Amino acid sequence: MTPTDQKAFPVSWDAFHRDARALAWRLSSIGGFSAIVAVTRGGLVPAGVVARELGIRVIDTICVASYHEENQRGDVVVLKPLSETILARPSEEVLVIDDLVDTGATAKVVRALLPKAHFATVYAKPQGRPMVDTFVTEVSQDTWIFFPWDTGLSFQAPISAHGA
Ligand SMILES: O=P(O)(O)OC[C@H]1O[C@H](OP(=O)(O)OP(=O)(O)O)[C@H](O)[C@@H]1O
Ligand SMILES: Nc1nc2[nH]cnc2c(=O)[nH]1
Ligand SMILES: [Mg+2]
Repeated sequence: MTPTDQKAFPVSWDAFHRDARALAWRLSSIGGFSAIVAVTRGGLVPAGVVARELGIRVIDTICVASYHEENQRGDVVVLKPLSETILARPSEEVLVIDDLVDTGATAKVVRALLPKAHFATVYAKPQGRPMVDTFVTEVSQDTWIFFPWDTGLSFQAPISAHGA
């Protein structure tokens, strides 16, 4: 699905920071993490918040891009692999962070590279939820989450103008 044919779930910077902190609280009760992998690009911001809260200073990226065909999620391609620093440590100690899981396609690719790592997202949709170990808020599959880094203030038509 694309942003335009779904329910909108806009997230402000404040709300995102609060939800990312809530994720950090949940992860802190699990513990045992010594490194974070941020799934770019959406995972970069929550990874920074979680790293600060948990006192983790070893942070790597896995850089992925996904290609869409006719509203379907296509192949997920790894543009930059994990670093040796991450691969050399016990993967149970690695915390993988992304902003959300939708179909689970991105999580599936990353999990295949780090099967024992803990995969955490701020938001989850039902289809991708089984791929995530810890998340904060679930939204319906037909909802599009609008992140603060993708949006700005603009006029909103009243609900009554949308038609029945
Ligand atoms: O569960 P999935 O269906 O794979 O969708 C979730 C992924 O989609 C978004 O990333 P996107 O590929 O749009 O790129 P970005 O992180 O660079 O914005 C989001 O940040 C997740 O990584
Ligand atoms: N911003 C954003 N990116 C996505 N990628 C897959 N699903 C979503 C979503 O709901 N919002
Ligand atoms: Mg992403």
